[in-house]
Amino acid sequence: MSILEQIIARKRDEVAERKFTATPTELREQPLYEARRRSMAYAIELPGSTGLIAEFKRRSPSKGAFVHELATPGLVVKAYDEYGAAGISVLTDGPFFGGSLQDLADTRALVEAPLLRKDFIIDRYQLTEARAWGADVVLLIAAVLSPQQVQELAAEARELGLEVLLELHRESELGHICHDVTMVGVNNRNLADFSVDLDHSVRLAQGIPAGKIKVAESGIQTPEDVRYLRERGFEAFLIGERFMKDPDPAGAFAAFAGALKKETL
Ligand SMILES: O=P(O)(O)OC[C@@H](O)[C@@H](O)c1c[nH]c2ccccc12
Repeated sequence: MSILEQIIARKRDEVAERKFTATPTELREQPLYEARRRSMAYAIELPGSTGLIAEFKRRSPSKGAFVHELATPGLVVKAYDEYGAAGISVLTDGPFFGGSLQDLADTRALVEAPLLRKDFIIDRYQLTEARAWGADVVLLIAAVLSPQQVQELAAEARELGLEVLLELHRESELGHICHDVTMVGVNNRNLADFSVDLDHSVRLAQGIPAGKIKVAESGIQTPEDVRYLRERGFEAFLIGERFMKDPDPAGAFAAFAGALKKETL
């Protein structure tokens, strides 16, 4: 079984269990369910936006635990917000990434930026959950969903007031793009061997229809990488490891964003 298949198998069990712990009706009674939503698409397109979507993650299947495996969002996400992230991504998967929905809600309480719930969404229940725990955007991964599932989940997300970032890995997934998807991400990380290739984004981006915001995901290490991708049509850049592997993620983000702003002046 590939790592993605393992994650999804586990996720199915987890979702089935969660439905018993909190029914959709109970989720709708959580205070954050009615909170105001922010648009990440809008934040990305604001003139002068860094386009950076900075990620809080404790560990990953490819890299193991980061320095701050035990960190709380408080140590990291305020700097993401303060130094100009257009959005913040919070890993909420527990078994493989060490995250939780509590991390999402904690982040919501600390920052103004739009928040992405980064998880493996396979069921509409998880969309209700995303809203109840403070997300503005959800990730849908084409590799684990049929085009019809993407369409249904994206429509449901929109009805819940959530934006959708659709993640692609391969050209054959371009057909998953649909009306209710506002942002399309290309993952530079090959899921079979975890190798990273920025030009993978560049090649695939050519097939993304105009009108969708193009997001480059994974393996971005330097402000130069961002500039390279920006010149090739990307407006947003999802970056996690670069900051989370640093002993000082907040400082690393501040320096990165500062260097980027200087370049664009
Ligand atoms: O840490 P990186 O290489 O900067 O990558 C961030 C993000 O793209 C990566 O965490 C990611 C992209 N798609 C995902 C899907 C699920 C979990 C994680 C991810």
